[in-house]
Amino acid sequence: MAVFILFCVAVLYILYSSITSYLSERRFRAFALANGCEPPAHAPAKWPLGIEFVWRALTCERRGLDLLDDLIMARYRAMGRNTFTSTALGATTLSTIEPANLQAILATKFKDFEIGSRRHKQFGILLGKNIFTSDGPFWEHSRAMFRPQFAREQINDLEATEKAVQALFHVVPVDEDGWTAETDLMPFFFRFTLDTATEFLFGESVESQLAAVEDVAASGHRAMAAEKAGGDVGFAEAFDTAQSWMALRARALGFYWLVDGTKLRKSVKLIRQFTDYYVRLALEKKEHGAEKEKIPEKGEKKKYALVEALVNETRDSEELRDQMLGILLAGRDTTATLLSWVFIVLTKNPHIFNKLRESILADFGPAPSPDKPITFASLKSSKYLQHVLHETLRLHTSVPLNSRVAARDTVLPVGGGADGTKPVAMRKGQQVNFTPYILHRRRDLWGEDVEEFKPERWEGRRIDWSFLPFSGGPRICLGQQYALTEAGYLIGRMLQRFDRIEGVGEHWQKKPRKKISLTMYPLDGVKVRLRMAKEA
Ligand code: HEM
Repeated sequence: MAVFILFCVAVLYILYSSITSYLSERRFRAFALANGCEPPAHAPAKWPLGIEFVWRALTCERRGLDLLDDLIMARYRAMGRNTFTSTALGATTLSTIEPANLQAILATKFKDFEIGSRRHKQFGILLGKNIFTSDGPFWEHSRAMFRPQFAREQINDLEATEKAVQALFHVVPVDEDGWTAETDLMPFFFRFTLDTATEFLFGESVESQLAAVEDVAASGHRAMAAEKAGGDVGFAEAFDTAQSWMALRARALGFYWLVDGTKLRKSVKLIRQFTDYYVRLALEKKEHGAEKEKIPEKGEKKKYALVEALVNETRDSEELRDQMLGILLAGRDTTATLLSWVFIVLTKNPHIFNKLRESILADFGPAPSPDKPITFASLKSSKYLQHVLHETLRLHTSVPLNSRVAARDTVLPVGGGADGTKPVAMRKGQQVNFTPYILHRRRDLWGEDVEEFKPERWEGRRIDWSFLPFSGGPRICLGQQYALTEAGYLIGRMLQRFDRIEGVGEHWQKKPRKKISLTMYPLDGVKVRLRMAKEA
């Protein structure tokens, strides 16, 4: 009897599923027809459920292949389309590098798309709930809370940036012959951005640059925060470890929960303890008003700390911590990656290095001076520097891959039908992948010289939806101006100080290999020697 009941339940379930699926399909077809949509081309698959592409993506590094050039770009080329569907682990996913579609996804049909719950689940173990991992009202609240903190006055305060520049110069010394030793600049850039970001967030840098080489003991609040976090360089190391785990969880797609372990949990605990310390301090200051606040000495400026500004908006200590970590994750590696690629292209192209140096000396002089200060505004109007930054972000896009999920049945303007010009219907829950790295290499949008690093192409070019290094629409990168200012400042100061750069090692003769983690960075680092300028 029990078997019979079970059999009936199973039959009823199958019947119910088939009918609802049939009705849903019929409703979706009617929706597509009413909107003039036609299906896009579908990528052929050799293995069932589209396992083949996922497997190739997971193993490409091991096979010495480049995920972007050898897999994703190759697939776009093989399809001969800028929009197509494919099957990934049984789900039909849309891929597009069509500016009109990207504008719809990110801006004009913003409400029809979301980040989706998966990002929250993949990163939540470290980041909890914050601007970067949320959608809907919580994201709106976060964005409104942060917007004023990225205003020009905050970004223009470059005192801490100069301090971090000095620390970098200190740890990359020049020998008697006027040259630095052979140095991989990349780790120095990662520490530079960690130091400036923590100063912006906590009002105090973790000083990872000095701590890494000199075993510098922390003082003041940083010492207390570090003690809570189990050591002085603990935070930087734990943050690096946790971030590598986040990248693995992102790659594991829906199987992110398999990527877990004590090392990750230990790092997360330490990072949270460290951040909690500053959150508590800011909350105490707020509670006790001026009593707890250090009165600035005469002539001393009051230090800005994002966490102190945020306590005016929320007193929820968990939210404050998660939001701060979200900003740190979004802003640190992206900017360090940009700096690394800029120095790769400058090393590979001495004529661009010389031209950029000349323009920097003309705009800012050979050393910092009150006559020609390096500020947010002067960096913005340093034209060739801006062109170099844009061209680097075009060819070496820090965030090369992105995606969204349809929040309801919706329509994208192009990509359907035999010639790819008809609108495309998307189902609620369907994922759309877009790859700014490949968009930035579309010959029809950028010209025959698309693969060449040519800052001059930016002369008079308007920024539109064919250039998306910072994404676009209401969720455009909140730290865009902050990042360009920090990166521009360091590049300006480096080129004031050094008048020649030389690559070290064999790999400079070949195309730079890349590592795709949460960001895309040069796999072989930036191994160079730099010559100190006579006038510096
Ligand atoms: C070269 C440096 C940077 C690049 C290329 C970059 C790129 C991006 C991109 C592509 C997104 C969109 C992500 C998505 O659509 O899911 C984003 C979002 C974001 N970025 Fe940046 N970013 C950079 C630096 C920074 C910095 C320095 C900060 C903060 C200090 C920052 C804070 C954020 C935040 C908070 C978001 C989430 C915005 C939201 O969802 O409303 N970014 N960034």
